[in-house]
Amino acid sequence: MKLIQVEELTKNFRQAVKSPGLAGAVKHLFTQSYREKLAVDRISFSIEEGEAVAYVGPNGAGKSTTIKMLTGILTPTTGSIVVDGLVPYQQRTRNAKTIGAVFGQRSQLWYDIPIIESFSLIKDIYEVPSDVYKRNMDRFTEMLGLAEFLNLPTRKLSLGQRMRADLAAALLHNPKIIYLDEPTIGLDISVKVKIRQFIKELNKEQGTTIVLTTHDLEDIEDICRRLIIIDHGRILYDGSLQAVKDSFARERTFHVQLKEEAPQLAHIIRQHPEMILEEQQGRQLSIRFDRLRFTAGEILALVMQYGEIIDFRIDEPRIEQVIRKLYDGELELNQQLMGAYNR
Ligand SMILES: Nc1ncnc2c1ncn2[C@@H]1O[C@H](COP(=O)(O)OP(=O)(O)OP(=O)(O)O)[C@@H](O)[C@H]1O
Repeated sequence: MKLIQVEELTKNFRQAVKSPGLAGAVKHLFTQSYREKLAVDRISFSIEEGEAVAYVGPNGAGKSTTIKMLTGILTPTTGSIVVDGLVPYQQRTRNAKTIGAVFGQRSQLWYDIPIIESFSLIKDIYEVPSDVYKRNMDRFTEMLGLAEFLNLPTRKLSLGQRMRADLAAALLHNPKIIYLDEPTIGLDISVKVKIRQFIKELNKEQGTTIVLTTHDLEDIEDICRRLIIIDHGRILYDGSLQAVKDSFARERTFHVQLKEEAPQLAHIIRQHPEMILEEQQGRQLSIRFDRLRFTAGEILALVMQYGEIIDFRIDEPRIEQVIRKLYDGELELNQQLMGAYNR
């Protein structure tokens, strides 16, 4: 079932233009001039119930503007949005019961009151039945390690604690969809891992639909199968993360540690037109190859001809490198790649 349906969605902002300096500010008071900024430009996509979708793009691409329209905070200039049968900006209150939202940069919790009391207020606002509230509180407390700070006010929490509390708060009413805008920004790696694990389980076990905006591409690899890339307000790519990896991340690096130095092996790889000896330090070698040209087994067999292997490892390129290239226009995406999700 399609839970989110977006068609030809556009948002045009009117931005005030000021000349620099005091004279410019005074002039602006009397003769204001504006320019149009097309933040989102005729985008269309749909999201099925239970999907986990990463919505990514460089700074200023139009991600937050899209999320704000999906959550009902902003009204589109043109186009349509339907979320679980509702038009978010027209039916904000009903839409709010279907969705949860976490904005990494700011908290929705009350600043001065203990977290547990914020939760209790949210329970009342969303009319969460007591048994559901208790079950969720028990689960979130355990999974997100909330117990140590439930009685502290938001202002006393570290960023990682605040983010965990915000996640729990956004989910107390069991929303069908959760929008996460930079949920791991500024967090140390152990908290990031905990939060990713939590989101993954939420998606898998509860079937909660996830729409994730992030600059941290490890979040994407961990949580999402589908990727929507937006730039200059237009969708560049909508399809599976794996398809992008398969097409653009073909290189593999075989790192091997030998029992003894093997100069002959190094020589053969250097001479080979389709392999690259990326590094050689004594008994350690790194060989780069195209996985469509060679299998890892073939590389292994070659190395074994010239030396005894103590240890080896094969690295894939990080999706981060691929996506940067997509942003920079160095990679071209074709329709075939996008096919799977665009029907
Ligand atoms: N309220 C607003 N008024 C005028 N222009 C805006 C407004 N909000 C966003 N914009 C402009 O719209 C464009 C898209 O902004 P948006 O915040 O959606 O980008 P983003 O992809 O979320 O970027 P980031 O990753 O930096 O958060 C930017 O050029 C931004 O300056």
